[in-house]
Amino acid sequence: MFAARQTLNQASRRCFSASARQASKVTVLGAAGGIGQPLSLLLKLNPRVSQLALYDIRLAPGVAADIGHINTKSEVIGYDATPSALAAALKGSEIVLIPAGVPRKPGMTRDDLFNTNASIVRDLAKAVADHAPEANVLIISNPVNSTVPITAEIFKSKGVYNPKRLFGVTTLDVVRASRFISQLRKTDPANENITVIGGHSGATIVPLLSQSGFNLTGDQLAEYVRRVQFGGDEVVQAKDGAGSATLSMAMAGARFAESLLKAAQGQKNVIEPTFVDSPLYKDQGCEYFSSNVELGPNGVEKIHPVGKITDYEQELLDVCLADLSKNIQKGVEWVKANPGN
Ligand SMILES: NC(=O)c1ccc[n+]([C@@H]2O[C@H](COP(=O)([O-])OP(=O)(O)OC[C@H]3O[C@@H](n4cnc5c(N)ncnc54)[C@H](O)[C@@H]3O)[C@@H](O)[C@H]2O)c1
Ligand SMILES: O=C(O)C[C@H](O)C(=O)O
Repeated sequence: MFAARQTLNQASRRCFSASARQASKVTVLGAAGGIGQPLSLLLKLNPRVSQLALYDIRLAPGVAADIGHINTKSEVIGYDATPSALAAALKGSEIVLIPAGVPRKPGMTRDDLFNTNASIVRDLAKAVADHAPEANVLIISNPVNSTVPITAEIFKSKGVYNPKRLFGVTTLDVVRASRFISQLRKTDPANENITVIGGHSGATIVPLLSQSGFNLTGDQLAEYVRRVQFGGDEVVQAKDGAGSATLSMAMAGARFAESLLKAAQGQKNVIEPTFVDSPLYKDQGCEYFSSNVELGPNGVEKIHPVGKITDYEQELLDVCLADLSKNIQKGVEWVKANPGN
């Protein structure tokens, strides 16, 4: 009782529904940011979410007050930027989404964000390990190719690493891949499901158009692949210094969270692409790799193999693996050298 009251006092509580249903608590770390706000909004609209915990180093109580007025049943709580409030935001959470960190400006690569975002993700990963060690953890903060290994190393160091529950969110790449092919072929993107494998930056993003029955060739194929690989740059340039993709990313993050909740609640055949601890290319230095993954109540249920690909796609994959292994190694080595407090 005392603990519960203390928790309420520590958090700036915005609670607008008394009826917490059967638990599906979802926590967003970085909830007041460009992604965090629309992501939180979409989660508030999701009837599978019973409690939404919003944490940021600024403004989370305000965002929670605003979103909490939406007339869906879930309870929304905004937390101040204190360690005890962070702990309360995480406690009992089934899904933790992490979009905390800085976005790119024109001329930057995702790897240029490493120096700032690595320590943000490391410190949040420690809090997750301490207070929500059994949650599904969804890493959105870039560079995903390195922030996922950083998170895994922190979990390993704290003895709570569960490779089935750590996910790099690469959903936006398949969202773009289906949208871009539909624009070329004048089809409904809802019916286009393009497999994308690898990682989440530039040449590590490998769309496998051949597996979807499309037969683009020459410049049209090269341009399509380039657009999927550098779709993020399109948004960064258009925003002209004001950040990177936020709204499409919020949709992609909410879709992934929804898939996890569906799988946790017993739905079968829930498949999403995601960057996970994967056996597929470990022998080539890539401990983590994104491919289609079947989700279940325990997180990763089955990692699908890459399947048949063309020679052209194999060349893309070779370039991907060379870059990706370096990005992964960079994260692992950094966290060993910078374990934090
Ligand atoms: N995985 C993807 O597909 C994908 C897509 C788009 C963007 N991103 C990445 O997501 C990240 C966030 O992008 P954004 O546009 O929302 O940025 P933003 O600057 O608008 O928001 C980031 C938020 O994180 C908060 N924050 C910073 N440090 C924190 C900490 N220690 N704890 C809690 N919150 C903290 C900030 O206060 C801010 O509200 C970037 O790294 C970006 O590159 C990834
Ligand atoms: O491009 C970025 O930096 C953000 C994100 O990774 C994206 O793909 O839009």
